[in-house]
Amino acid sequence: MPVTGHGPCGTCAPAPQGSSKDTILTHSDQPRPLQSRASGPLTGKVRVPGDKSISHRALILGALAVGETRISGLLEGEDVLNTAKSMQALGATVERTGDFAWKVNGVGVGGFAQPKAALDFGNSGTGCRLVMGAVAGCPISAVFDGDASLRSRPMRRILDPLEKMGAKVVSGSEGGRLPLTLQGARDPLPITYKTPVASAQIKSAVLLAGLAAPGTTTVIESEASRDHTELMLKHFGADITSIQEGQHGRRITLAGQAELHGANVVVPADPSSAAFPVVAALIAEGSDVVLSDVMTNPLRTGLFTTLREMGGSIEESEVRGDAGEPMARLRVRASKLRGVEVPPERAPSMIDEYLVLAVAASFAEGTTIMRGLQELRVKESDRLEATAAMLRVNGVKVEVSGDDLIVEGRGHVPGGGVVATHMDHRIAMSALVMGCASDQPVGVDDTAFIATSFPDFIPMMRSLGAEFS
Ligand SMILES: O=C(O)C1=C[C@@H](OP(=O)(O)O)[C@@H](O)[C@H](O)C1
Ligand SMILES: C=C(OP(=O)(O)O)C(=O)O
Repeated sequence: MPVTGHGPCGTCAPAPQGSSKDTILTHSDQPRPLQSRASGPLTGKVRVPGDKSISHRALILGALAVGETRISGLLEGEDVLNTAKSMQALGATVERTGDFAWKVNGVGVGGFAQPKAALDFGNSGTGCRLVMGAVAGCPISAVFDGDASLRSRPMRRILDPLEKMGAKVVSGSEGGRLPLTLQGARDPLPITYKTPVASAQIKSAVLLAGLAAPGTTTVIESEASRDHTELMLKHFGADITSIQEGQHGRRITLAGQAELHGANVVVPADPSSAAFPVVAALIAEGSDVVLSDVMTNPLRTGLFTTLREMGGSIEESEVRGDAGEPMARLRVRASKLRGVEVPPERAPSMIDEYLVLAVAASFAEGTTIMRGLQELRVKESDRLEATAAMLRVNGVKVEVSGDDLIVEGRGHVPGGGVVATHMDHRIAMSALVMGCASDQPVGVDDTAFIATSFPDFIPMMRSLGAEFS
């Protein structure tokens, strides 16, 4: 079976430019609103879908490898399906062989073919930016595009290092925004690049371009970001090392003109998706929920560390690992939470989890201060403002101070608001989690974007006892 699946490519409403704040941006014909109300305890055992970061990388490295890659547990969400389609458009053979089981036959490093049509990454920053890196090392040009949310996100941070490596932006919108045409380098140059912000997407784009360059490509980060690309490159046979740099940073060195060999990848459950049932279980009195195979890579578990500091009961067992990625079973029990201060250096390890942490903080007693959140402003939406708005409309006292988010927890949340999701899956899921324990129901204006990262979120939460209607 070739790459199939619903996906934003064909189903997106035309991307509105400069959309008004009052317009609901959705990729379905009609927005799909939903309401969440307190249901009593959540109980049961679930496995959330495969990790999104690892799923993208498995498809991309599979496409750049020689031979066959078998992936099990792939996240079949729209973001990842768009990456699968782009790998196929670039010449790899990508097939779904069963539930969450995929097979990729790659073209080899530097071997991508000129795609016949624009590559549409829908809502996905990761897919778009990593594939830009992979294309930059090939002598082809490709048009990169996405939905209104992705079109508003900064791409200069990726294009700057790729241009230093010899790639060129042939045509594009102002400020390096999508849509743009990237011409890859015939003879890519290895570089040493210090990332301006802690971003695994920037780091990965440079490393993927560096695969095709002669000599050594080095990336220096002053704050370590998730290291899935490094771990998976090693698993596919690349010569790559990562050493500590300064107090929190890393220096990653990759030997270029690498030959990657197809490999088997088992995708663990996504901790960023697990975050939603975890927080729901902590705040809904009497809950007791078990999540299996959750990835526990320390560069992804800042949320669990923080929730434990707040008094959350999250027990880890059955710890094991695959291809360098550890995973564990988590048992989460409802807990009385207290406010804490989250240090800025923890941000890269929980960058996608602040929205749902803000929900937990709203149910805590006391103030939670989350510092250093500037990167939240350039995600699927401005998550700093959108998170504050989600809390405010539900009666929680919250302040955005510079790049910090300050939540005044009062042990309960009034609720009663309708949350604007701004084409952002994590806002929709966070708001629905809030409603699992708030005094009055919480509504969201559109749940369509949940399908980008967690297609079964609604039925899975219902299976635990959540009342969504
Ligand atoms: O590399 C990745 O898989 C990701 C990196 C992060 O983005 P940044 O690199 O912009 O921090 C994160 O927010 C995103 O959801 C996934
Ligand atoms: C930021 C996210 O993803 P991306 O950057 O891939 O759109 C996310 O999933 O929260």
